[in-house]
Amino acid sequence: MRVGIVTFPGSNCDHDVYHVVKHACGADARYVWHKDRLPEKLDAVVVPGGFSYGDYLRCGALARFSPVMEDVAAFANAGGPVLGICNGFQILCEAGLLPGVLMRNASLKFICRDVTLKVDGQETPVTRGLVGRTLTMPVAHAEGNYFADAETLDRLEGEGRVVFRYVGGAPNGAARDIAGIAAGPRRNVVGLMPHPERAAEAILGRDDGKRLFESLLAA
Ligand SMILES: NC(=O)CC[C@H](N)C(=O)O
Repeated sequence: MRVGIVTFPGSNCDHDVYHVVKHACGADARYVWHKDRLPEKLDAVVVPGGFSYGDYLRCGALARFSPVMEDVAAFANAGGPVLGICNGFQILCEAGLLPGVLMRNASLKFICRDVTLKVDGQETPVTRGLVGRTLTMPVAHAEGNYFADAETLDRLEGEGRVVFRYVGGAPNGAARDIAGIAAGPRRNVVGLMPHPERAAEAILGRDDGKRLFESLLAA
């Protein structure tokens, strides 16, 4: 199992994802610089969190133009599993690989705290065997307020593509308490605002997030 981890100028969770994939899960991980092509024979792609291009003009709005995104789109459209975490979720929305947009938090403040998520909707490559469970992991973002028009939200819900919801209300104002969604021919493109890679080892306090990587790596 070989996972490509895309690094943009300003990514800061790429090393955490690398550590979890390689050392916590024992799979092959490699960084992919945003100006390079995706290597052949990748089994999954992770677009990690951070502050790509300093979050100018809007989180992910510049990163979507990076050369690697053409390959990420082709990989996704061919059914390859793609996981976008936080800034990665924002980038996938800006790139049109996921519907909707992440706006400034309703509080206009950066939020950094643990949240509880319900795994919802239909199974995806990162939620196999997890639907109906609750998982706890941190959020750390200024723009996690998920928005899409009512028709898009209804379609996402109707198709079982709302795959993570905040339990007890969204901390950021997200529509319908949405923390993560899926798209793609096999619901293979998944984005979520919380950080599973920051809750992936019991010795560091919690390993709920590791479940998502285990699912992805078994995909
Ligand atoms: N942790 C992150 O990936 C942060 C995402 C983005 N820079 C924000 O603040 O919303």
